[in-house]
Amino acid sequence: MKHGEGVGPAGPPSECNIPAVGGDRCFAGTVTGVVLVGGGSNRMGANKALLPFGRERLLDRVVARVREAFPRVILVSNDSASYNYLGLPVIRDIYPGRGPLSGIHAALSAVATPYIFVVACDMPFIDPKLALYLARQAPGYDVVVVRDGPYLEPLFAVYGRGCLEPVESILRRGLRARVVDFFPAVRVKYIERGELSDFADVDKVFMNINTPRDLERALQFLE
Ligand SMILES: Nc1nc2c(ncn2[C@@H]2O[C@H](COP(=O)(O)OP(=O)(O)OP(=O)(O)O)[C@@H](O)[C@H]2O)c(=O)[nH]1
Repeated sequence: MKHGEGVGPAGPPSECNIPAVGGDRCFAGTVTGVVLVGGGSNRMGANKALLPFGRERLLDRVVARVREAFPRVILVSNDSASYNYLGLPVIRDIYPGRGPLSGIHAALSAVATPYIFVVACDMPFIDPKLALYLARQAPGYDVVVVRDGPYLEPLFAVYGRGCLEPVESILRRGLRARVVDFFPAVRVKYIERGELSDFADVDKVFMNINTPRDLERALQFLE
């Protein structure tokens, strides 16, 4: 798929006959689920997306959960051949080698929906209901992100089209930037982590896997 070509129609699907998650599948049609798979997995020493996690691969598990929330899902990676087996659109970074912000930029450039829900491929316990909950807060904001004191969860967050220009302006400057670096330039809705206790175990939900030790620990939480 070429960049800027669009992924799916711009608005909600005209017929909402897809089984509901939390009763708002039509709303979910305004959001494209985006799984970032463009990292180097250097700390893991092997492509972490394709590592076995229980009975499935880590990536397959994350994709299945994002699909429960949003009807359209894409991957962002510079190695489409490794992920074609999923049958999902795989788009490439426009600014390769710049980290997750580059993946967010590529996704915002490619989709036609007003919002994207972005998740890292290394978060095996994400909760589709929580993803939808964040997405529902998006109207009127450019970013919806969970905050825990000074810590943010930018790789389980919602981004609107208004992010594209500020993100692009950072990437054009040529440095590898943190995802949160453009937040001062946009309207950010912070969701306090403490308010999420209605959802599954929040400690588990945001767990991510970087090293073989992280993998070992996460597998202990697998039910
Ligand atoms: N599209 C895209 N995704 C990226 C890029 N860098 C990291 N990611 C993704 O962002 C998420 C978090 O990545 P990290 O764990 O910080 O980085 P990583 O490169 O995968 O791992 P390390 O090499 O160990 O730092 C993962 O889903 C990565 O696949 C990138 O340059 N482009």
